[in-house]
Amino acid sequence: MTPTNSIPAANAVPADWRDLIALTKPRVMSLVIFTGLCGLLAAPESIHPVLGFTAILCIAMGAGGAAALNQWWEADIDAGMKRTAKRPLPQGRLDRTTARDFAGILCAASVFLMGFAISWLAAAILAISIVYYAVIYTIWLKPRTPQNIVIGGGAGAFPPLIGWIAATGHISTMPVVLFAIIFFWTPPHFWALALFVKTEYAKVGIPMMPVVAGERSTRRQILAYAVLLLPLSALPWWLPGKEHAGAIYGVSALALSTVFLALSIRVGLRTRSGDDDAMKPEKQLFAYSVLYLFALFAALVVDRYIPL
Ligand code: HEM
Ligand SMILES: CC(C)=CCC/C(C)=C/CC/C(C)=C/COP(=O)(O)OP(=O)(O)O
Repeated sequence: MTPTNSIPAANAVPADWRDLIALTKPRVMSLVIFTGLCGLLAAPESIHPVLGFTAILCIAMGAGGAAALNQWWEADIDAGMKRTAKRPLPQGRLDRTTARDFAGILCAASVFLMGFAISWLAAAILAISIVYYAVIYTIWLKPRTPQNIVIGGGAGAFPPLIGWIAATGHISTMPVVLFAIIFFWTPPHFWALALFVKTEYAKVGIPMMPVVAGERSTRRQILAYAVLLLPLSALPWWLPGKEHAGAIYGVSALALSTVFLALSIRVGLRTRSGDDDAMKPEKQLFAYSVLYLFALFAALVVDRYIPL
């Protein structure tokens, strides 16, 4: 799939800053940035506030730039789905070259600023996440396999690792566990949504799990990931040494993950599909998945500053 001309020409409309912001998927990226910030704040070593702010700015620029590259590449696919058709490129409100250049500048600036101001290890992992999302997921996996978001989910799991490395300068067990939590959270997060927009993905030929394997199999897989997520989310509570998270985190993780599992059981064992009203449990699981990750990472930071 390559960018095509099946969308209106932008007629050299001057770039509106609101459209450039929309290109970075700000709502989705708010959680990406938040998990990066929590990785930075939960680390056992502190970073100067100016450097901390710079590191988070770099994650925001890199994630936003990667999202803009995703929209530049997929403008024709986005034009074919109700959920995405109003984005600036499918609507022709922004020209392709401006979008591509804006995305390229954001990505390159984020990596170089991270490298020069913070650490080249953090910069390298930021560069890997950008390539992972914009190239490996968007161009390679998404149009080819229903495992696209299982493998591609790795891209969204890097920000806490980057935040942690920015603060400590090295990789250790806790940030790898945080990576794993987001990695196993992604399939239920996305497939809950994919279940209620299945026909849209089918229409544009994207092989999302419910389209290829069917609803029943997708529901069972959501359940399997939610079961794994429960002990995994509590793992930081059992980590030894200075990376150990306390009871505030542990109890929050168990409570949040139990609700996640309960909602997943409801979705996992359902047989109904069809009209919009029938998909309420799937919509609830999707909405809760977002709240879940915000709350889990917030608990990690609260726990770090109020250890019990
Ligand atoms: C490959 C992995 C992922 C896929 C395919 C995916 C897919 C999606 C899709 C399609 C939406 C609907 C957004 C829209 O309509 O614009 C969404 C919403 C959202 N995603 Fe994900 N997501 C993934 C990973 C993540 C990660 C890692 C995070 C954050 C850590 C995240 C945070 C969010 C948030 C906060 C929303 C709600 C946005 C809103 O309220 O409009 N997602 N996701
Ligand atoms: C630091 C860094 C680069 C982080 C990247 C974070 C990341 C991978 C987020 C993925 C979230 C996301 C917008 C998925 C949307 O899938 P989609 O693009 O298939 O959704 P769409 O159909 O809405 O375009």
